[in-house]
Amino acid sequence: MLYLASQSPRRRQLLEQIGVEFQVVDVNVPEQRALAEAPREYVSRVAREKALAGYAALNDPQAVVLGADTEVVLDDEVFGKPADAADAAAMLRRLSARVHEVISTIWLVGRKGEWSDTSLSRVRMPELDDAVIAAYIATGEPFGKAGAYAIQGHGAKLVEHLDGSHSGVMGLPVFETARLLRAHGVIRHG
Ligand SMILES: Cc1cn([C@H]2C[C@H](O)[C@@H](COP(=O)(O)OP(=O)(O)OP(=O)(O)O)O2)c(=O)[nH]c1=O
Repeated sequence: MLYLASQSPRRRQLLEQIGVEFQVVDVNVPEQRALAEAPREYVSRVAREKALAGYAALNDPQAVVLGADTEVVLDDEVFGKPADAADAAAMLRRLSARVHEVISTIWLVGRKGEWSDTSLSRVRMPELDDAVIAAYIATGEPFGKAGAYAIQGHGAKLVEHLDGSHSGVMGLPVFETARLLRAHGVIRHG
C-alpha cells in the first residue's frame, strides 16, 4: 500500500490526477535549514524525513511512503512559507523582476529501500509593485506556500516564465513521481 506523508491538498490532488491509489499519513517534521546546509540538501533531507516519519508511524512493513518538500531559492537563500503578511510582502519584493529556483524533492521509503528524485524549475517574475503585492496578499493565497505564491492560483499572474515542472512548483513533480513509483514496482507501466 502506498501512503503519502503530507498534509498538502495540492500533493493529494496531483497524485490523484495520475490515478494512483494511496492513503494519507500525517507527519509533523520541523523544517529548519541547518547552518551552511545547501538548499538542495535541505529540501532533500526534509522530504526524506517526512517519508521516514510516515513509515515509522505506520508500523506496517508492507507500507511504501512518499514524502515531498518544495522550497523557493533566491541567491542561495531559502524562502519557505511566510510567517505573516509582512513576511509574504518581503518575499515577493525580493522575487520581483528576478529569476528564482523552485526545488521539489520526493523520497520513497519502504521495506526494500529508499529512493529519491528532484525537480528543479526556474521561474521569472515581472516587476511587482507594492499595490500588486498588497492585492495579491489580500487574496490570502501566499500563506502556506513556499515563496509566498501559488502558481496554480492567482499567483499564475506573477509567473512571467517557467522553465521546468508546473506540478513540481505546485509541490509534487508528477513526471518524476510516476517514474519513481514505476521503477520500484508501486505502479504498473502504462
Ligand atoms: C511555489 C509554490 C509552492 N506551493 C506550496 C507547495 C507546498 O505545499 C508548499 C511548500 O511547503 P512544504 O513544506 O513543501 O509542504 P506543506 O507543508 O504544504 O505540506 P507537507 O509538508 O505536509 O507535505 O508550498 C504551491 O502550492 N504553489 C506554488 O506555486
